[in-house]
Amino acid sequence: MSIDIQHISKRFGTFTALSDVTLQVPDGQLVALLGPSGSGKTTLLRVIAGLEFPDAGRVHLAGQDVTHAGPGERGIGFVFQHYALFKHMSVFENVAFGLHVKRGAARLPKAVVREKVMHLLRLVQLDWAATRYPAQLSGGQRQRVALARALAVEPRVLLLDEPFGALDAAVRQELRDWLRQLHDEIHLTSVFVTHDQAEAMEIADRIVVFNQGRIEQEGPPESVYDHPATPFTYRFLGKANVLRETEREQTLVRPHDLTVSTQGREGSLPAQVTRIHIVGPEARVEVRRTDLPGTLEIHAPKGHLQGIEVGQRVHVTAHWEKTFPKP
Ligand SMILES: Nc1ncnc2c1ncn2[C@@H]1O[C@H](COP(=O)(O)OP(=O)(O)OP(=O)(O)O)[C@@H](O)[C@H]1O
Repeated sequence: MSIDIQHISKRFGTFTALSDVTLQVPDGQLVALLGPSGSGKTTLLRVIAGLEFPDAGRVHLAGQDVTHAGPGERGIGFVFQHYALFKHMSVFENVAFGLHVKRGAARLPKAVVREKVMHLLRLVQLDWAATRYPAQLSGGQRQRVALARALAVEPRVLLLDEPFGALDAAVRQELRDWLRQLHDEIHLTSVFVTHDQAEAMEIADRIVVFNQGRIEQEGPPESVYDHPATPFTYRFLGKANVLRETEREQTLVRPHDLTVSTQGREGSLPAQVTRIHIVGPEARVEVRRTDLPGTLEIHAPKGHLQGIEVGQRVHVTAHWEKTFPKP
């Protein structure tokens, strides 16, 4: 089901949470809303869900105007970061609850409910845990139950607000791969909110970068990453060093687009190594420039650093940089 958001504005008192936001999500896409805290991502999700009504603008789902429709009329499933499962209900009952709410318990025969719930639990790979209670599950497993419950109503749109935010890195990775697969398997249109640019770039078809209630930039992950339109997007999608700055322009470079060497080359900058930090296979080198004030951070495979030590005078070369006009 496509989502069409046209010129949405939303204020809370005097504060503008969304300002003239227009966004189209074609049927079947998985879109990530990315941006700093308070930039309006959750508010937009709530407007799509019908939990919040916009002050201006319209929301269409599958071509139908639902701007004033309540959440129950929209065929949407939600998963939130701290999605509370019912503690006193088993995993099976939690998922079945979604079915009862949507259809009215009386209308679905028990055997049908059972079949549907077990199908959903198999989908989230938790059929073995049907009789367990939430307290007996890990955080990642609980989020999967929450997802099964959201899917029970057979939503055509799935909205996820930092669904894996509270989980540790390994579990997050596993769940994000799995979410991408699930999204494709059951042909959903999904919008998810995240702070994590790696997560957004890894699984989304399209990234929408928010800044102060407005869309700063949107596009496929590679295009937004390779062609950031503004320094804000550039900085939000990864670490940035300031290479040069004039009154009119600022030139930024990413740590992995810099190399460090004991030999000077044409265009290289003189610097002194202040810190070397090894993170798994990668070396993170911090240098203080000796031509101008400022520091640079360089990321390189650890093996490329032979002979480079803290205190050493080195030369830094930028291989790819991006210059932005100053506002
Ligand atoms: N019901 C409300 N009443 C007043 N202000 C609100 C309300 N809901 C949201 N806001 C404000 O609107 C702004 C945008 O909030 P929103 O939750 O959409 O941001 P976000 O980008 O999702 O942030 P986060 O990543 O921290 O969740 C925030 O400054 C928030 O304080």
